[in-house]
Amino acid sequence: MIGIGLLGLGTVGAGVVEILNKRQEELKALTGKDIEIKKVLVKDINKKREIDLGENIITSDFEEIINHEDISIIVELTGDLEQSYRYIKRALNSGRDVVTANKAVVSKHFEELSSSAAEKNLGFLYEASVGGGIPILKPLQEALTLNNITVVQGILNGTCNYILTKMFYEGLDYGEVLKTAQELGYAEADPTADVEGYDTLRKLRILGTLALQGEIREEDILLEGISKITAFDIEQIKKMKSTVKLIGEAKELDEGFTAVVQPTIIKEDSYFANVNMAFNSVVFSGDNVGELKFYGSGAGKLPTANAVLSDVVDIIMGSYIKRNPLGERKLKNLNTRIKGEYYLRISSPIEEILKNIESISKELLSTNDNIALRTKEIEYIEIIKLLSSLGVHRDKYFLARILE
Ligand SMILES: NC(=O)C1=CN([C@@H]2O[C@H](COP(=O)(O)OP(=O)(O)OC[C@H]3O[C@@H](n4cnc5c(N)ncnc54)[C@H](OP(=O)(O)O)[C@@H]3O)[C@@H](O)[C@H]2O)C=CC1
Ligand SMILES: N[C@@H](CC=O)C(=O)O
Repeated sequence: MIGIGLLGLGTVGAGVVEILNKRQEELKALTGKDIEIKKVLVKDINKKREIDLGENIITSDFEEIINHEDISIIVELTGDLEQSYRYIKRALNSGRDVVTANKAVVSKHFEELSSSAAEKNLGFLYEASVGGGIPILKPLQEALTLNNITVVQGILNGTCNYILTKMFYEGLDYGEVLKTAQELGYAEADPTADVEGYDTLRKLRILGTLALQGEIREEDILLEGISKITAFDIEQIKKMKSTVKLIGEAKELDEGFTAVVQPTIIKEDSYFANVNMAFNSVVFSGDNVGELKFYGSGAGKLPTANAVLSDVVDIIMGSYIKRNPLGERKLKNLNTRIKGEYYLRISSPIEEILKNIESISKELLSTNDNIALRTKEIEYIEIIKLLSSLGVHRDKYFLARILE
């Protein structure tokens, strides 16, 4: 018997219970063991729940879990950052394998938790933390044995992709679609993490660090979110026969790397343009295998729970990479080199701003209620500096890279 301590019984936790219940026989046939949830940690013990787990399973006291003799795997699905870090550390220190879907905690403590697990010869797996239900981290790590990977990019946030799709194809209002994404269980407890791009940034930090085999920290990644996009922007983007996606990309160049998360305007017939709703996709290139594309549900109860349980099965079967998967390359941050053509909309059309912004403009798209333009090829940092020198507050502009 394998005993599981489940931390969190929200969207994903409930999905884990549901799949475990319905696939018990198949799991036993594969692993030769019964997999049993012994205890479940929640924040509010009095909350009414749809799942009935039987007596004495639910607790709000972590000590009951860590002191439970039959629990050998801790599955962390709380979404909390500080507490979950303490829970995971205690789990590893007490000799338990750990599975988590919590990209915030993996991203913040990646090096420490990875080396701690490897030193103790324990599993620390987090497949669901990137790309929801898509198996991406395991194939990526397997590819690394035979390949140098120099670029990884993707649509990594289901909530943002759902919002952008609904705004683009159905003309729906940003706030209204965000609310639906929350109801569908895609968004984080605080959806700011989704729409301001932090969730994508954390996933890129994990993917990029693994792919390039050198540390890419959260603060190494340039970030623009989607929260400021308006119907006006969508209209301008449609006129370009293009669509817009939030894309994260980490790329190696000249002993260094660039890493950026930004709304990206792409032609309607391009690959990422057809990744819609809460679907995600990750693309990476290896020097032997060439380009590989991964596509699937980026968020939601069952797809995410499926990824979590794949990790659990890998731990039981011992079929995961046992060494610390993080490399030791020291790569230089070359983000100042990020350049391209950008779409820029400023919603305060003052004469002074218009005059100064013209120096970077290739094509003026509107000067009415909004200033909208397509820039010349320019370094991203230069645009940000110009906006700051003109006193244009972050709330007042929307900036997106244009890819032809
Ligand atoms: N939802 C999705 O599609 C995806 C989610 N993830 C990640 O999976 C994790 C779980 O997400 P999700 O299920 O959506 O989150 P929910 O907010 O739906 O559920 C969180 C659960 O954790 C419990 N909890 C929260 N904080 C604590 C704490 N400090 N101590 C004990 N229990 C706590 C809550 O208890 P209570 O029920 O009492 O409130 C709740 O049961 C997150 O890290 C998220 O980023 C990853 C990929 C996709
Ligand atoms: N909030 C996240 C959940 C999965 O990681 C998203 O929308 O992608």
